[in-house]
Amino acid sequence: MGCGTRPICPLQSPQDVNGGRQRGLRKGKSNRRRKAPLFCRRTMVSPNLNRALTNTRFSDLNPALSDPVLDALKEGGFDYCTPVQAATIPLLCGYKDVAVDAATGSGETLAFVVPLVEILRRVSPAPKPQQVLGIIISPTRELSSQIYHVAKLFIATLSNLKSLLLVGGGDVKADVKKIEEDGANLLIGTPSRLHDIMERVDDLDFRNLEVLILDEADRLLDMGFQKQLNAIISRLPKLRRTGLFSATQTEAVQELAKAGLRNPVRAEVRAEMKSLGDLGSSQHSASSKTPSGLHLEYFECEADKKPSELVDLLVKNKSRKTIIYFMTCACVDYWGVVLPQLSVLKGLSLISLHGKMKQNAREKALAKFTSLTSGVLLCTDVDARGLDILGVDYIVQYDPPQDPNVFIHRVGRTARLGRQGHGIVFYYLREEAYVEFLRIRRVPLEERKSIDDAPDVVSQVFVSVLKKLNN
Ligand SMILES: Nc1ncnc2c1ncn2[C@@H]1O[C@H](COP(=O)(O)OP(=O)(O)OP(=O)(O)O)[C@@H](O)[C@H]1O
Repeated sequence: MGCGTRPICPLQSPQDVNGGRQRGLRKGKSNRRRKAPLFCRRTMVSPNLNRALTNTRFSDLNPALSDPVLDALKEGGFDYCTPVQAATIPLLCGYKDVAVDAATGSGETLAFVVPLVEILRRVSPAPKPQQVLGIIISPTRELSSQIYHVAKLFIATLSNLKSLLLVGGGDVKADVKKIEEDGANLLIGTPSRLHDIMERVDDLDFRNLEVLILDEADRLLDMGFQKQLNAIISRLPKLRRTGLFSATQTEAVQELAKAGLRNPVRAEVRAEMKSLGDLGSSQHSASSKTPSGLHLEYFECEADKKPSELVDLLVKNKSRKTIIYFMTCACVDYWGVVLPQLSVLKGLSLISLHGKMKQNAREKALAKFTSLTSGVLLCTDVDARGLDILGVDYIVQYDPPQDPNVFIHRVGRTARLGRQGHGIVFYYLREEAYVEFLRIRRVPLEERKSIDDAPDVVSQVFVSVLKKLNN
């Protein structure tokens, strides 16, 4: 990528966590119980969580953050920076482009929202309604919406600045009308809708754009948005700051960094890897692609036993908040019909989510799952990346993904920011190479020895499918 790598600040030690002051607790008005936004969880800081934080307070950063941004951080319950925040915020605020490679759940959203807002605070005079000063691009509607909700707290510190969420699923003409009537200075959205809007609204003026953020850059490229990204970037001034965030580095991401960033500083943040006895020494690496609080297992299973093993797993983990990943939307629909009919799963909340559902059904499903303390989300990779869902503690990959990067993003929905979490991937006999492949990619897995004899539910599954077909 042709850029220097920035050393990342040391993590806060457990002594710091438990000693004297209890760090990170909200004081004064920020102790008020706030209505939790859809995707964002605010909790008291636990020692576990604290291990994911550095000793650097937001108020210690150099260049210094403005008082309103510091107040907003306090209000949100954020006192100490995560490593990626401590590394990235000063760089962006100090007029550097950054290419960030960080483990999932490490706090990347604030790592770009805070400097972006800080930079926009410095803009004077106030922008005209159609002058776009900042753009945040992310691959999915859900992720853009989540970023928009997180950013709101900070955008509120900017008077006279309009922000707009631009994602598919709604009427594009309504977005156009909104821009024409109210203006839009900060755009947060998916590449297709952003590009569409840029084509439709001639009056939007990008000449003074200050910051471009590309979040989940690898996913943006995997999903085939290269063309839209190129078209968007070609409309933007070269003298801007760009932040590129990606939990996995691919050649395509590096190409994008070359094309879109100017002399970027590269910030890499990795979790320390747990030592696993059975890891071959050649694969043993000092850092892992996955969070350190994540316990990952693989489970070798014959094809005809897989449904029974899945049901058994769900029965045994009824009190957990679980996400199950399937290969296709049709698989989600199938299991979304079958599982609720099994008597052993009675009382368990089972929610389906995939990309072929209507937008409002997607939003409802996600909001419902977010609000639960235990339950199961059946989904495809529409939810593999970026989403910060309240309290997920178990990730089941019923269908393993081909791409190890997808694996990393899926399991990243749990064990976020120093918390604990579990993941299991099912695979068929003679697929051991898959596990080896993941280990080489710095994903540590342990074998789960055959769970006792799972009761056979296959016949019940057939009955429930037939029942459904006959209705
Ligand atoms: N400095 C902080 N102090 C306390 N909590 C934080 C801090 N920064 C982020 N968090 C919380 O950590 C969680 C993960 O943050 P975020 O969603 O930004 O991670 P991410 O790196 O973008 O993850 P992914 O790679 O999966 O997209 C969120 O619930 C967020 O509110």
